[in-house]
Amino acid sequence: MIAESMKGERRSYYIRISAESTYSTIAGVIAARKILGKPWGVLLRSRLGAVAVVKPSIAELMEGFYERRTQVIYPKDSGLIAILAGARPEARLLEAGVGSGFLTTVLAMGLCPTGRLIGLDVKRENLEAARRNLESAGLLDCVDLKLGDVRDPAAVEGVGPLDGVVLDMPDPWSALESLGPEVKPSAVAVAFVPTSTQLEKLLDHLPGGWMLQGGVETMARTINLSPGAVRPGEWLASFTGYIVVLRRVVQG
Ligand SMILES: C[S@@+](CC[C@H](N)C(=O)[O-])C[C@H]1O[C@@H](n2cnc3c(N)ncnc32)[C@H](O)[C@@H]1O
Repeated sequence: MIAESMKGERRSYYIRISAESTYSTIAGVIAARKILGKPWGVLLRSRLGAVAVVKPSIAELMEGFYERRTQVIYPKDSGLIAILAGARPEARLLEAGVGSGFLTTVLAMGLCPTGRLIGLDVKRENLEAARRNLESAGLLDCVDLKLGDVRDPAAVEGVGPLDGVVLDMPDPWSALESLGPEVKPSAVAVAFVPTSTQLEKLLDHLPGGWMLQGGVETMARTINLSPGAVRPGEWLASFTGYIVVLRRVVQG
């Protein structure tokens, strides 16, 4: 629900509706019985403003309803990673580790229905949570979730030829050697690392057949949209991690 108070303040609420409940919002209290049976998008007047009942977007599903078993990648980073990795309907990508499936979701949005994502993780329980999350978003069909260590050549043998790889794991440099033969020349590897120590290790341990292309970090800030007082908002997501782009290269 999106509530708007008479003062023009807005806030989103993520709710699973149950028949007898009431929900407190900045626009007053809304009873479930006023919502049930109404179509998505209905705007309801309340005592202190109005409430719109909207279907959650994929970003809102992740924010409000996904299970979190691990640190996750947020839309400010995952959207960019998906573009950099080339997540489009004709691509075949590999992702390690899948974790809670937040980044997997955004990659699948670009790949489905005709592309393919092979998602690897060493922890079965993380893969299971990711599977439930992807299923709730309707994005499981183009994703193969596999238990395995991406550093083990036997675990990745035959997954290629890959158009790109995405690495969100503690030691991405260790995955590049085993993945090399499965990745098409010129294809991209995108690594996300939250610390400078990991970034330096990635630079120091780059195996042959890979070339560093560049790195970027992202920041996102809300905008205060109050009438007469439009200005930068108080909420700022500053540093979350470094995004590093590498290319698969072959000797000429
Ligand atoms: C930070 S979490 C990934 C979060 C995920 N990107 C998301 O947005 O939900 C890191 C994951 O990497 C997995 N992992 C660690 N080492 C791995 C390896 N060698 N091969 C595959 N997965 C690995 C961990 O089990 C963990 O689930």
